[in-house]
Amino acid sequence: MIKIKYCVDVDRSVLISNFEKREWIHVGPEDEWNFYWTSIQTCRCLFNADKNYRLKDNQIINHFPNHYELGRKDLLIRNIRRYRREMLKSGTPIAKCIRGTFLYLDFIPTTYVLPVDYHLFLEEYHRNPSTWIVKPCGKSQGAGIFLIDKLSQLKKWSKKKKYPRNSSITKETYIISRYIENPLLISGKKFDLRLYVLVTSFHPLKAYLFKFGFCRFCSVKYNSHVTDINCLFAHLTNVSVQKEGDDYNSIHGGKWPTKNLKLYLASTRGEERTQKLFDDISWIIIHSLKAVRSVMSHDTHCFECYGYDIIVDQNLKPWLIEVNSSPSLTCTTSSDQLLKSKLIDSIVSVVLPPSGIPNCRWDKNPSPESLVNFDVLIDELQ
Ligand SMILES: Nc1ncnc2c1ncn2[C@@H]1O[C@H](COP(=O)(O)OP(=O)(O)OP(=O)(O)O)[C@@H](O)[C@H]1O
Repeated sequence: MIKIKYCVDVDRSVLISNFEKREWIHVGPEDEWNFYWTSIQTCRCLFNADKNYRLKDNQIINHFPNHYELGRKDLLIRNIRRYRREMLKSGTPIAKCIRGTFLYLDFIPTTYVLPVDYHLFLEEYHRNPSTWIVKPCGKSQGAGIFLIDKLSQLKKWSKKKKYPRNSSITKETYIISRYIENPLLISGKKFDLRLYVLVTSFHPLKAYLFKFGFCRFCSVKYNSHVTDINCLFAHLTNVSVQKEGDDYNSIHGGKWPTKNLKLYLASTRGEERTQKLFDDISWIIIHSLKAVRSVMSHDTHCFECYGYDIIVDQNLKPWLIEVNSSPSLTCTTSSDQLLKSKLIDSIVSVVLPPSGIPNCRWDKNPSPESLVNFDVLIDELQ
């Protein structure tokens, strides 16, 4: 039996224990690997045009070369804006738009890229001030994020400079999004949903939703802090932020499986509304993927597991907050360990052909058994 040679350079434990269980052989990046689970930085180097590196048929890798079209905050916004324009032009009913608001494609909070869109943001701010959240595009885990409710807090960008629209990402590139002020609260606390989506191909689009996501709760009640925009423990659900707070619970890590959320919602809002919420979430994910499809690589060596962050508001409307191309595989609790181990195992089962050996020429039609932990979001060939 041929043994798969794997290479890995991120969050190792949950990955390595899975690969070892499969009796795969660990090799270095310079060796003849079949399966590479890499960081986005290494992936960027590997697919760098100057390197002229060609993958063989029996090599597969866990990122698409231009994963950032979905995973970078400013590009996600630009791709969704372009997708809406294209849909509107094509006259499809899902692009229905009334007084500038899309009825069905309004799933991302109004967002501008700073500094280039500063003046567009100003116009919107004067129409409807409210609270906004500012996030650096080049950082993650809540780093550098702050909330504003006055223009004076944005002094840095107010100088009348001209910025080229196509300037690339710098340390100074931010996005500013309308803050969702009415999140659904459970026991008075804000939470968001972390869901995992496996994409095995963008052409045709094949995407699967992992059945076991979770909610990440703030440790401080939202109600009393809603006016205190500086209390990040009430506003940002990132575990990396919450961990620093006095009220963080390291046993459950402020996490709840989505199964608990479904049960809670079914008992408080009814089965039908709960089902609609989860259908709407699937719909958002499918359209976010369709929004980037035209710019995504056709490379059949690639698959990708995206971490979707969704906030649900009090009307049970889901909002897409962010898509992570490299969702954390670090385990903060024992249930985390179980969930992430199951995630990796399920992904590997789907991306390997029945022969068990990576093959980029395989038609990527996984068996029903290998899809047991996923819901099919879209498979354009089926
Ligand atoms: N528009 C919004 N309205 C309300 N809350 C928001 C909004 N955008 C972000 N948040 C909160 O801020 C948190 C951090 O935002 P986001 O996930 O975009 O940043 P990040 O630093 O890139 O995090 P990650 O580590 O997940 O990549 C979210 O988990 C959410 O709780």
